[in-house]
Amino acid sequence: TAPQEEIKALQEAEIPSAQSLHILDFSFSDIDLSEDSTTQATVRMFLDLNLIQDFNIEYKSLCQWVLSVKRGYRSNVPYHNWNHGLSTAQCMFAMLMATDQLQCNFSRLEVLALMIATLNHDLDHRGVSNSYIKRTHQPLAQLYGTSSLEHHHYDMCLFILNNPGSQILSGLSPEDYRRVLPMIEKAILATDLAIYMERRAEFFELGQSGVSWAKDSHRDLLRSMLMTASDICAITKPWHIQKRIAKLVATEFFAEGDKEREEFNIKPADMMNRDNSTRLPHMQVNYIDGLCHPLYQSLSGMFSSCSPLLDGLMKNRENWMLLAE
Ligand SMILES: COc1ncc(-n2nc(C)c3cc(C(=O)NS(C)(=O)=O)ccc32)cc1Cl
Ligand SMILES: [Zn+2]
Repeated sequence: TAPQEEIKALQEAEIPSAQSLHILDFSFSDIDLSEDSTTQATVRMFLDLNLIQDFNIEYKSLCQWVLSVKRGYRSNVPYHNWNHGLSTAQCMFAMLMATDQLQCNFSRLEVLALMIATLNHDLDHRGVSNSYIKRTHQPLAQLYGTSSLEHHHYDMCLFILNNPGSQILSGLSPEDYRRVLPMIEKAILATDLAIYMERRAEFFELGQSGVSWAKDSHRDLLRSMLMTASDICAITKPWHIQKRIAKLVATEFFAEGDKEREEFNIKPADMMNRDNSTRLPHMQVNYIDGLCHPLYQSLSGMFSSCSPLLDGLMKNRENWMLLAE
């Protein structure tokens, strides 16, 4: 947990407005924010979504919880660190605030679950993927099997929520408390891209055939897809932000590939093979076309306020194509 003076400092800080922190913008990047501003931005999101009032969250507990989540990420990991957790939560915040179309489909409890899940979804990430964990028979693989990493992220999320002093759910009714944890778990597990690939066809079909967000199963699917859209939103950012992050992602992936080759004499996957680094533009275009575009196109079709994400994605595709020549 965070030291008392750090908690006190955040608790007594005057939290800047959403406008001044630019957290309503899809182009948001926390790279120029100080560490204190990142925790203040997180508090601002909970304030502006009215979650503190709606769920009787004790302000001191919220501050301690935010600081504990930040400490739960590993700072020696190039991409899957606190900045990624915050950016993922900020993208969800921006989508929820961009239009009533989205928030009015969700209960307050679902909004709370999405904000907790996005912020916590990669807690204690070691910078390596599920496949590496499985192939190298790490304890996490024995423990959880599929989506092993995501189960671990959820466990860490639960651990912090149960920690005295950061129990932000202590003000929920027993009924709400029982319902919100499975929603948080499913949302975090949904960030396993393998799960996303399995479920996305059903979601795209919904978008075509007309959907009723009144159905729990439809909303569950929408929450999962919004988790992925937030998780990979870096691919939609303004070119220079996106390019810098692509290098961080590649740094992490190539390091994993190096480990697979050195320790296990395994030929790494293309994106993890440092020998392919000159093919980064091609690999980005493949990723955009294969994984990202269908999702942002479907989301923008359902919620026009999400179209800046699709626009940003297509501009980056164009720029990568120019470099791929
Ligand atoms: C700038 O933001 C990002 N940049 C890159 C990725 N990213 N994540 C994954 C997984 C991934 C896989 C490939 C790949 O495997 N490409 S391939 C060999 O051609 O299929 C390529 C880029 C990837 C994600 C983000 Cl959010
Ligand atoms: Zn993530």
